[in-house]
Amino acid sequence: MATGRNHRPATSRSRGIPEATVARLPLYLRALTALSERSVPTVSSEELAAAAGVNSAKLRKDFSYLGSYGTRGVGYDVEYLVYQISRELGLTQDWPVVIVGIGNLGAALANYGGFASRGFRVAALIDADPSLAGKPVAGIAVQHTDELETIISENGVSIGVIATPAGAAQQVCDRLVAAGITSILNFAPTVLSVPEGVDVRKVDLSIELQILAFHEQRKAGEEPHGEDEGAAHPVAPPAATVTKRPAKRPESGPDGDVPAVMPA
Ligand SMILES: NC(=O)c1ccc[n+]([C@@H]2O[C@H](COP(=O)([O-])OP(=O)(O)OC[C@H]3O[C@@H](n4cnc5c(N)ncnc54)[C@H](O)[C@@H]3O)[C@@H](O)[C@H]2O)c1
Repeated sequence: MATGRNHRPATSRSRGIPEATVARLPLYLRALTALSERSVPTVSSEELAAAAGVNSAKLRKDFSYLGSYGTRGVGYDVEYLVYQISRELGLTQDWPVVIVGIGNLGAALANYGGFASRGFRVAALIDADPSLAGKPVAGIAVQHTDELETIISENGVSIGVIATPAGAAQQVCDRLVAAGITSILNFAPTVLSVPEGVDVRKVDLSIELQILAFHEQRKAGEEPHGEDEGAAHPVAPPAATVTKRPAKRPESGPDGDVPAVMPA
């Protein structure tokens, strides 16, 4: 991760919040939302840290970037923290999203209710297969790729999801970017090149499985290891990877200490 290379934390563009903190905010939000649904009014940093799978000192440090310090003996106000984190993540506004490639994965994503409940409205579904055009998926008619640019400008879309085969992904990415998309969630198993100012996050479940396979192999084959080694992997490995921003940049590989970004 950039932290190692620069010897200072990579920070998000707004208000200097470290990227690693930004990547943990969705974990806190998921835990807080569950508390809110149970009408729990306050939560201690220890309880919330345990629910989010994060170290409590790290949580307190993360919340200090939001200007949230909690009340001694009482803890954090759940509803207010939900609001603060949602606002910080930009979830208090509507984000129209397009999904390109409506096959098995694209259709499953379109049907995923968790997007809408978090402020991500699926504005359009796009596919190159003419036989899919007009067919409803999750109640939305699939549109042909010929209309991609028009769809994006008419819906004010800034986030594109790529669920095409790997071979088509770069070309789809280039069209999305040319049409004004500045954030891409890429599910295709390929490295995308994007210009400066465009953020790409990559989700690859097979990489997660390979990491689990590595740990399974270690657990099965090795002698018991000491505390240091055990502590080297205290948190689940990343489900998504972050892209840094060189001038014309390829995607980065898995980013060691960035946790999952898409709460399930
Ligand atoms: N990241 C993950 O964890 C993960 C998991 C499953 C699948 N995948 C990847 O997701 C992608 C989709 O998988 P799938 O099983 O849904 O495949 P699929 O073959 O069922 O669907 C792909 C769809 O993309 C469309 N398509 C092809 N070229 C296109 C283009 N240029 N523009 C727009 N649409 C185009 C096809 O018509 C098809 O409908 C693959 O790259 C696959 O490897 C990733």
